[in-house]
Amino acid sequence: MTSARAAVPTGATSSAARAAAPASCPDAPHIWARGVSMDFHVAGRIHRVLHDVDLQVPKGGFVSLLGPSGCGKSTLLKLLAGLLAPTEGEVSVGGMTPMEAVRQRRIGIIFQEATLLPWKTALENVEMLMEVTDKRRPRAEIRDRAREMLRLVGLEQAEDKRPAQLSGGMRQRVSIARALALDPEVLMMDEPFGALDAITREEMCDFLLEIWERTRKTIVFVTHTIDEAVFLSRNVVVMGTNPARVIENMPITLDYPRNEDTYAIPAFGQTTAHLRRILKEGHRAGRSA
Ligand SMILES: Nc1ncnc2c1ncn2[C@@H]1O[C@H](COP(=O)(O)OP(=O)(O)OP(=O)(O)O)[C@@H](O)[C@H]1O
Repeated sequence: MTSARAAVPTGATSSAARAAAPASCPDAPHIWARGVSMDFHVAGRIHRVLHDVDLQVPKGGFVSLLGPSGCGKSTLLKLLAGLLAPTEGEVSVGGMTPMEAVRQRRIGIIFQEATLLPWKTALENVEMLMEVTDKRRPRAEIRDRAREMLRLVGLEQAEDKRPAQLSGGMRQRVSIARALALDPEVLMMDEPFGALDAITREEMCDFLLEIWERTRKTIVFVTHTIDEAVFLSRNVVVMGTNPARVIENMPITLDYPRNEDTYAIPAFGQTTAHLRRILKEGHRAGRSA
């Protein structure tokens, strides 16, 4: 198994390649980060969390950021989603800054916890962002759109249920419906299935691939679970620690649609074994840095 750096248009690039301006090229990646570093100030000291990260995600791509706990995956996702500004480097989403992309509702963000309002029903939770972001939109249109999104995530029977009456997987489906209701171009997902049991997690992965195949959103997905990253993604970007950087970008060549048989394909096992090795090497290098 070889590194994807030379073979695919996503992932780490050399500093020479950085001279080209992706935004001006017709085949520009949908999302890119160039030379991104991030420092946090902790107790009067500078803590460098990300160092010189380059990343490219094509339109309609599914890229997972894979790395050990605490390596900086969420920080990178927050930079791509406009929730943080980098200390150094640049980020672009659809040819604009992430903050502008958020303002134009091009980015939907899904966190590990579904963050639903407990006193609202599933339907009202899905309506919520539409109501807040477009106050002039007719009420009936918002309701129709929310119902359509609940149908898309298979929860049309649960529209009157409150979050406490839903399982963890169902709550996450509601939060995905809420994000999709605004029809963003990009979904940024930060360990969205991390709090779920193993079987529900696999079901949610099947479900997410169905949604992706139907909607063709560009998805950036954070996980520290190798199987999950391989099962879902077109590309897995492996991050090393201390400070976090991209150590490999691997195209996953398994055919879509993927389903439970995918886990039994020899190439699936070979790919996960390769990624496990790289992660361990990156972890060892980070410890001795
Ligand atoms: N706002 C902040 N201020 C200071 N340090 C921070 C801040 N946010 C993150 N960090 C630090 O940055 C490092 C990376 O954190 P991050 O949450 O990005 O890692 P992660 O790979 O997503 O971890 P996990 O998989 O456990 O969620 C950690 O050491 C964390 O303590």
